Amino acid sequence: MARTLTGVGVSPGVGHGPVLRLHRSVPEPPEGHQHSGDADAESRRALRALEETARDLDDRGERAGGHAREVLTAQALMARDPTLGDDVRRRVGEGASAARAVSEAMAVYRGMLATAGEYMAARVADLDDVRDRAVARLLGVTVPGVPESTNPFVLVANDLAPADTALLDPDMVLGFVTREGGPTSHTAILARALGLPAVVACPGAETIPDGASLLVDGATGEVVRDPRPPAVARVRARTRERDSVAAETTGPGRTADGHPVPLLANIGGPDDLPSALRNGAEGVGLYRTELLFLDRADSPSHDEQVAAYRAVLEAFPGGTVTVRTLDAGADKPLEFLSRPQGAEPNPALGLRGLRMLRHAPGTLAAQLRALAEAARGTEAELGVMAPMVTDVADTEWFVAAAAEAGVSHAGVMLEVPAAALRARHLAEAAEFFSIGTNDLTQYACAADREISALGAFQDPWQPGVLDLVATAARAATATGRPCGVCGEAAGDPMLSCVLVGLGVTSLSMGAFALPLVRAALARTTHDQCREAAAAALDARDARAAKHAARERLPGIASLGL
Ligand SMILES: C=C(OP(=O)(O)O)C(=O)O
Ligand SMILES: [Mg+2]
Repeated sequence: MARTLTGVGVSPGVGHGPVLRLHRSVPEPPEGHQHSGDADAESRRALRALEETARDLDDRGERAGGHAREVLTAQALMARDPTLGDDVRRRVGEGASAARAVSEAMAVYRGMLATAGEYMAARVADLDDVRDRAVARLLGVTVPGVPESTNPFVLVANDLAPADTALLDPDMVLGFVTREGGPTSHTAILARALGLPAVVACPGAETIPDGASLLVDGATGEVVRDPRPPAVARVRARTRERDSVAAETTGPGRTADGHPVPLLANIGGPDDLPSALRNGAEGVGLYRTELLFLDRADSPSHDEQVAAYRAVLEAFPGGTVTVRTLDAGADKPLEFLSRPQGAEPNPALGLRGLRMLRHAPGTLAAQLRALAEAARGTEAELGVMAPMVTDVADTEWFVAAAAEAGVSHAGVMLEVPAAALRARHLAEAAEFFSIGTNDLTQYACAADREISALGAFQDPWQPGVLDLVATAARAATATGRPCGVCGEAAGDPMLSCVLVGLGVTSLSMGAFALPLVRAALARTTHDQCREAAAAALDARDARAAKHAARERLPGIASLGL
């Protein structure tokens, strides 16, 4: 009998076929596993396995290219980390076998990552994969990976490492489902890049056996086990219809009655431009610049920064490009930013975003100067915005720093509830706002973005979050400031209509989400958006808010959503 599981759809499209599970069957070397006596030889063996693992990851990166190469190179760096190497040597010196030493040293590293905030915690799967690959080499068992098959299949896994995702053959893999993972994990990002239907954070995925027939809808997050043929046909028809309707809607974002809503792309660097342009982005609403700074010992040079920013500005002549200054912190640590001593027990509430930059004003000034130079001579309008702004003092400080560096168009992200509530005062200094619904939801509901057990609270449909968006948008309207949304909420077609109804003036999202949002707006009048927004605000919980909005957005139904 058909059974439906629900996860988070992170890459749209439908896949249907037999399941092949990814088995990570590398045995853990038992506690107390000792080597036979030659510690030097055993250390060399351990370090050789780590180096071979790193080389294999480098090779995979070369073959996969693009963003996958960056991810796999970062994994190779983990395997080559000198601190890890020293720890392994020490453990072997105390008698542990090479396999046991690697496993134990990785466990220490893992513990540090898991508690070091959202960005680093999301790298735990990457690290586990490095450990399994190295330990498998040392034990002489098969290195884990995607199973070989001559027939197309739906891949089901607890979690997928980037090394696996990067090399998935889109002709063989019909889609994938994972028990763990989130929309911001590398795996989700790579799935979108490969165009594979994908659902992550799907409780129950661990119960799906090899060989089961599975239907995966990467847009709705629905996973149906043993679906009957009419159900498969229905979902396929719905997807075809949705894709063709979305493809028919082109041009700048606007509601059915012509109210303009610029549709912008969220990017991490110039590599994301082809997809943004292909999907009709009118500009960039969020350029996450920290990707340029991650995994390196020094800040990128002035020239390197100018080149990365200019490439993006030149892609949008006449459009706007909003660049977020470095969003670093304990969750995304940068080696060259000095940090006060002592770990932060709650990094999401710590020294991150603008707070970190206020401790490193030179880094911010250098970035702003590079941005000012990058914009010179291009036809795009550059805007800069600061992450994690809390109050008027933060806002004034940032806007002054931007002006000093020669950037006149400066705004702030609204992702701290206090800032959203006081937007009318922040508007005295900020020229524009961009609501980061990912963090705003995390902080409004006091629910860490990375803890999947808190999923129900991490929902931007929570009326408490919608209240904050409404307050901020009202303040922006009253003070004549544009107010966009650049969190994941902007890419949800139904919620995008609600956001417009709340007074949001532009929407910025992962490029893959642009066609459906464009189509949803084009089928909805501005009044319907307002009615849906009012109904959602009136609802008592997230589920009711969604239901109430859907009832007032008939155009969405024609998209099969
Ligand atoms: C867009 C946002 O920023 P990030 O996801 O990079 O924290 C947000 O918080 O909504
Ligand atoms: Mg944020």
